[in-house]
Amino acid sequence: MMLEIDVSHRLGDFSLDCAFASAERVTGLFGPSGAGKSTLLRILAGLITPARGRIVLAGRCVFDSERGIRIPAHRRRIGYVFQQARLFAHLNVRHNLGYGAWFARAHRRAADFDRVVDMLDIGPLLERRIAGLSGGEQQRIAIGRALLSDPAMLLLDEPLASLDATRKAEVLPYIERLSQESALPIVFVSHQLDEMLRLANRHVVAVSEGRIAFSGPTADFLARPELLGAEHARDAGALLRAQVGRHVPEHGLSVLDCENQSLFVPHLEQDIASPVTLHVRARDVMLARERPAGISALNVLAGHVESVTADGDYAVNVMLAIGHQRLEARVTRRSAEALDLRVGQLLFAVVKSLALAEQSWQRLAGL
Ligand SMILES: Nc1ncnc2c1ncn2[C@@H]1O[C@H](COP(=O)(O)OP(=O)(O)OP(=O)(O)O)[C@@H](O)[C@H]1O
Repeated sequence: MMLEIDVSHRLGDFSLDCAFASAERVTGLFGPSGAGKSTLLRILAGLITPARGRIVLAGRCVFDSERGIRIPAHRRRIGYVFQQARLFAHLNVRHNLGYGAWFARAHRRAADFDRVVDMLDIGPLLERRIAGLSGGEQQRIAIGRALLSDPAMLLLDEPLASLDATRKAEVLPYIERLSQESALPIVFVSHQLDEMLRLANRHVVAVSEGRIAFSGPTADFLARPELLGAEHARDAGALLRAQVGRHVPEHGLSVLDCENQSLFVPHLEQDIASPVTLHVRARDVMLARERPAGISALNVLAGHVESVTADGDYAVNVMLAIGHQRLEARVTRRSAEALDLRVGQLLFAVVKSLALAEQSWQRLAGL
């Protein structure tokens, strides 16, 4: 396990009672403001000692109240990035980064410095003063500093929350690169669904009022609107994993291979065979009993009905098995009756290309 936690703690009127385990390298902590996400991170980092419990980080037990194990924060080798960069304003970038490396005295290596500087593209900023940097640049330096402290685990507490949309788009690819290229276990906190799907696309833990409402595969999490909160409930649906099959530049399209079926999407930069993960909202999927012909939508996926669940008075959620993956459609009860749905039945799911594009899916590509 990368991460195992079972803790109880009380802070004033707020009580935290959380247990979950994640075997994935990147774990997302999702939940509304005040749910207890930051408190959980502080407990992981050793900044708060819980009243009871047990914590295992990257295979190492750092806290066990029954066995009297209590590894202090500075010996947990945690890299922590906060909402605000919290850099030393009187030092330049190089010295701010050096502070992280100094902290890791025994492990300091020039090669690490060059690798981190290169990965975060901060070479041109090294001699600049902190005050003159944009929020996005500062956050990249904060991430670099955390990495250079030679951490065994990286905790990212809403690292994009204080940035405007432009800055966010500037920093996100670096965090994405970090989550893909480094071998470091990462816990990423956010209350934004798009960030969560992009960075923690395998394991999500949903926190609600100091409790764990869900811990498991991101695809399962995304199928449960009640976990997504009012702001994101309409985005409930599926994550489909596909590969870039070919590009069709004359039409501005790329063709993806998903379970031996084709999906057409606006042109992607990725090379042939690159993995791509798509977020398909259940409300953007239509169902047909026969393969539709003569329609403008390009994307039709054949699948078998796995389950049919009533959702309120007028809607029905239909889960289709598409090869080894699942795609959910949310249709009206009237349509479901007209389709005479039965488990095991072959259906055709129509996903409008434009519906995919609307989901800012260049950003989702390459997950
Ligand atoms: N030292 C403290 N004393 C009393 N209550 C506290 C203390 N620290 C945090 N809390 C309360 O604990 C709850 C959880 O706070 P926490 O910061 O962990 O939430 P969060 O999910 O990280 O929220 P956000 O997304 O806004 O950062 C809040 O109700 C907060 O007011």
